[in-house]
Amino acid sequence: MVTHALDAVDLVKTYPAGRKKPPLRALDGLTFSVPEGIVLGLLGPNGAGKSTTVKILTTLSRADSGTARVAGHDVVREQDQVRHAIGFVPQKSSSDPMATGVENLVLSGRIYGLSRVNAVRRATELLERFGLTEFGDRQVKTYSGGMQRKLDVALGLVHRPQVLFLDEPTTGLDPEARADLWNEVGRLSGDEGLTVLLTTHYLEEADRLAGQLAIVDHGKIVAEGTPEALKAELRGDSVHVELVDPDLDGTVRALLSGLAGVGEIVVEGNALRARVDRGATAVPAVLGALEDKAIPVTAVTVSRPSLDDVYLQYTGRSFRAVEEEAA
Ligand SMILES: Nc1ncnc2c1ncn2[C@@H]1O[C@H](COP(=O)(O)OP(=O)(O)OP(=O)(O)O)[C@@H](O)[C@H]1O
Repeated sequence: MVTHALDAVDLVKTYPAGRKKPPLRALDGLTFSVPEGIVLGLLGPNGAGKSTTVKILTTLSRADSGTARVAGHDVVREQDQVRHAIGFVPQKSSSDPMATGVENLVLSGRIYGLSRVNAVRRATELLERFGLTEFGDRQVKTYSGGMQRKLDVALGLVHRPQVLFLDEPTTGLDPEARADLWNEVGRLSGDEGLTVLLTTHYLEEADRLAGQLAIVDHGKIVAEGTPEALKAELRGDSVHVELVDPDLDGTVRALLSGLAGVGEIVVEGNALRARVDRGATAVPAVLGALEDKAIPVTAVTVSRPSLDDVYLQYTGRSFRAVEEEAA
């Protein structure tokens, strides 16, 4: 039998939306489960309900209805057990910038009830684990963004939790530091068997890290599976057309939607994306139609469906477009 490290069943959470307005339904019957040792990527645009879900699972907030278990413990009735079983790395760093890496880790260990000797031992172990040993005695304010993030993750692991929550862990990191952290998270679940719940806005991050993916939209899980399985479920290809003149997007949309085998079309600035039955036959047809109307294009490319196409399929909206709207 598969043991689930996380189980959320029919979670509903509403927030007051102001006078005379109906309450805002942040979670609307959210259900998912995660087997032990897996990285679950909770992917969704701003306001989808990711942070609310994390708050409920980490006992920081209570659902209006529904149930959730973390490491086998009920998040309402067994809060203390849940808190000991989890590590939580919030979006905003919880380390003290004026203290050194070692001091931060030792303090955290002491808060979790470790003796001074054990807290120092654990701090040394974690600094080594994250390649921070030589920086352990430096104040955290002197760390790079990537080093601070690694220390944050180390702080979440001091008490050897079974489940680690990472709330948008790589936001604001440069590509190199992001790739470095991805490797660390991969090792945590792969070599050390930790279950990780990761929330992210980044499709690439979800694709790269998540063994299992849950796409959240309007407080519900709209699709669940491995990134590969979700992409494989979509038949056909994705054709991308980059226009020279963004004002012609309406004309191009009408033109393409008249072609056989061309499905949903999404416009993002001067780029159009269409799902097609077969890329090999659609590209010449698309280029021919554009040439007939003398519409200049910068590029036409064809690719296998991406997670953005998966998102579009299940929500009717492009993930990137939704993100831009919210920005
Ligand atoms: N304390 C609160 N009071 C009122 N509304 C809230 C509160 N917290 C969240 N919301 C609303 O609930 C919805 C879900 O928010 P939530 O923060 O869970 O989304 P999210 O997917 O984590 O978004 P983000 O990626 O921006 O963090 C949003 O519409 C948000 O405005």
